[in-house]
Amino acid sequence: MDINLVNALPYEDFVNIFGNVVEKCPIITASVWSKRPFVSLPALEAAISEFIDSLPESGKEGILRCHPDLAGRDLQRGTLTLESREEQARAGLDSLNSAEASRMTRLNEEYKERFGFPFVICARMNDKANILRQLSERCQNERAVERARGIEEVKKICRLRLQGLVLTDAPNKL
Ligand SMILES: NC(=O)NC1=NC(=O)NC1=O
Repeated sequence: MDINLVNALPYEDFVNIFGNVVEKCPIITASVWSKRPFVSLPALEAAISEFIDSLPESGKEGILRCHPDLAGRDLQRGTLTLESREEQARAGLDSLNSAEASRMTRLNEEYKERFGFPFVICARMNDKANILRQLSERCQNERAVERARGIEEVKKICRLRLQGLVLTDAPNKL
């Protein structure tokens, strides 16, 4: 699907296709629709990024809270979104051994306890060993640092999800 097709989409189709490029935050997609036509995919990505950057700290933390834990309850219960399930599986998070799983659970809880939002990382750009290492290291950061870092990761996840929808002939969800 090329950018001209994207620009021609009625609102409902636009949100149906792009509504989860930021996990469980269709409001972002609903908002940037009014910025069309987009000259390119990067321009659509930039509009999403600008919306996120314009949010107050509480809004940014809200976006982070919309993300499922890595190898968490949603993965165990099979209630992850399609995108998250694919991303987490690709990083090997659906095949942790018991020691890795309990370490991930403990560190995720410790992180959430400290910051009030979950640890977010772009799973497709990392493997399980690196994710565990980053989770352990980032637990030591300050809240403001982690809020910014988590939003950076959200933007990476969004970029990869957008590319998967626009650059390839990904079957439309229409
Ligand atoms: N907490 C998270 O980082 N979740 C996720 N990162 C991804 O790349 N996909 C997810 O579901």
